[in-house]
Amino acid sequence: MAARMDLDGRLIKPMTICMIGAGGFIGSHLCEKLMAETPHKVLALDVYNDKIKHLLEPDSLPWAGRIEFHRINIKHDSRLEGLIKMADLTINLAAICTPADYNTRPLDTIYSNFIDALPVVKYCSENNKRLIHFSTCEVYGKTIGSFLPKDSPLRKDPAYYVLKEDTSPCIFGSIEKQRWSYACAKQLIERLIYAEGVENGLDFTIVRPFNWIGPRMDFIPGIDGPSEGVPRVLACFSNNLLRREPLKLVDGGQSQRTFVYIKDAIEAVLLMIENPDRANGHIFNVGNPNNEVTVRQLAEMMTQVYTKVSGEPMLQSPSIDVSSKEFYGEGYDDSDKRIPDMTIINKQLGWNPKTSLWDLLESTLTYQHRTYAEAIKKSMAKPTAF
Ligand SMILES: NC(=O)c1ccc[n+]([C@@H]2O[C@H](COP(=O)([O-])OP(=O)(O)OC[C@H]3O[C@@H](n4cnc5c(N)ncnc54)[C@H](O)[C@@H]3O)[C@@H](O)[C@H]2O)c1
Ligand SMILES: O=C(O)[C@H]1O[C@H](OP(=O)(O)OP(=O)(O)OC[C@H]2O[C@@H](n3ccc(=O)[nH]c3=O)[C@H](O)[C@@H]2O)[C@H](O)[C@@H](O)[C@@H]1O
Repeated sequence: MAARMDLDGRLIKPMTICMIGAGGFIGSHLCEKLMAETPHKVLALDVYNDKIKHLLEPDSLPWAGRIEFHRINIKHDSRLEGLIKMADLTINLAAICTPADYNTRPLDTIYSNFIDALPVVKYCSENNKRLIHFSTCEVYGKTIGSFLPKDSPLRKDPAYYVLKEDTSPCIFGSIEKQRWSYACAKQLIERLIYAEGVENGLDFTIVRPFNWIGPRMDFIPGIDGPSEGVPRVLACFSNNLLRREPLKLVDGGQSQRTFVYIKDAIEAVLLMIENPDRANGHIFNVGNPNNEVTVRQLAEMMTQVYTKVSGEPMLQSPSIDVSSKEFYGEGYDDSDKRIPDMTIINKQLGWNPKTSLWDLLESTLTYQHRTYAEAIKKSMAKPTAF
């Protein structure tokens, strides 16, 4: 492997990374990248490893010995501190992060995103270890513009909706709107990490992902996850398309999102890992401001792309409206619009996303079709028990 240089032309020394939540969607892509392109070693911690199995076996893989899986639940495992001490850098990805859980399992959500992250921060701070912590764009909540009258021309002014790490406020709904339990827990852990940096010198970087999507995201209900489970929108819509049922648009599908391809976003994380002097002490938005759509437009685009990659005809009624109460239950609320400001990540790391929404959906839905179409056909052919 050729020697790797950082952005300032210095040689990058191989490091050991303790990655918590390595078996999830983002973790699996990050492990893949680190194994294929860098000399770094990964201590991969998670309760599951299905999404990184292909990296762990067989022993003849070129990176064998550089990735080690530890089946650990960080809620209660005394091995955590030892593993953090063995590493140069800790990356914490572990979290409950599916909106269907925020209002239905708010205690688990708050414990997972705040309480369970506390020892990780503490061990990093006490042992002088660097921490990259995964937060979320949900900490911004709703835009300032969403509170303006519907016909206000200011709604078109970026000052009222672009989300900026160092100036935008965090705007959540009332306490009964338990949707915000996740965002609020993430905000508090961000504040704690920031304070550890200021008061105790913790070297930290906080990442705020804006809807990263791609292969291996979440699960397909009834195939590799619970039949009644509700994953994030990419997997919900993929499931509908695979089963040839209409895509469900929550409250009319008017909310707006910007989607970034997981492989683009992972490049940004690698830059943070390998350029500590440029990343420490910073909070980074990581998203693609050019890929904005309403959820309704996303549904239309996914339907078109899926028709192309699967060769199956389009449904007559590709989508239906459903109320958020029916879909998510009591206490749901939503972010109206999410455009990341890219100034800080551009200046510090020179990073920009590359992949258009159409292209990223094409590769992702090709993967979904290849991975799940047969299994879905088989499961749908089975007679249902009465
Ligand atoms: N995917 C996105 O676009 C996105 C957006 C915003 C924020 N994030 C944040 O990024 C992180 C990773 O997200 P993801 O999309 O990969 O989610 P994911 O659910 O696929 O991955 C999280 C992983 O953490 C593990 N985990 C959870 N609790 C654990 C515990 N107590 N002990 C050990 N392992 C545990 C899970 O088993 C899972 O494999 C999360 O913190 C999430 O809040 C992701
Ligand atoms: O990915 C992110 O950046 C963050 O935002 C996500 O939140 P959200 O974007 O609201 O979650 P999705 O499940 O991806 O839903 C997006 C939108 O689609 C809608 N939706 C979802 C599913 C569905 O079947 N139909 C539908 O209309 C939702 O109501 C929402 O408006 C999750 O909170 C986190 O994974 C993460 O922190």
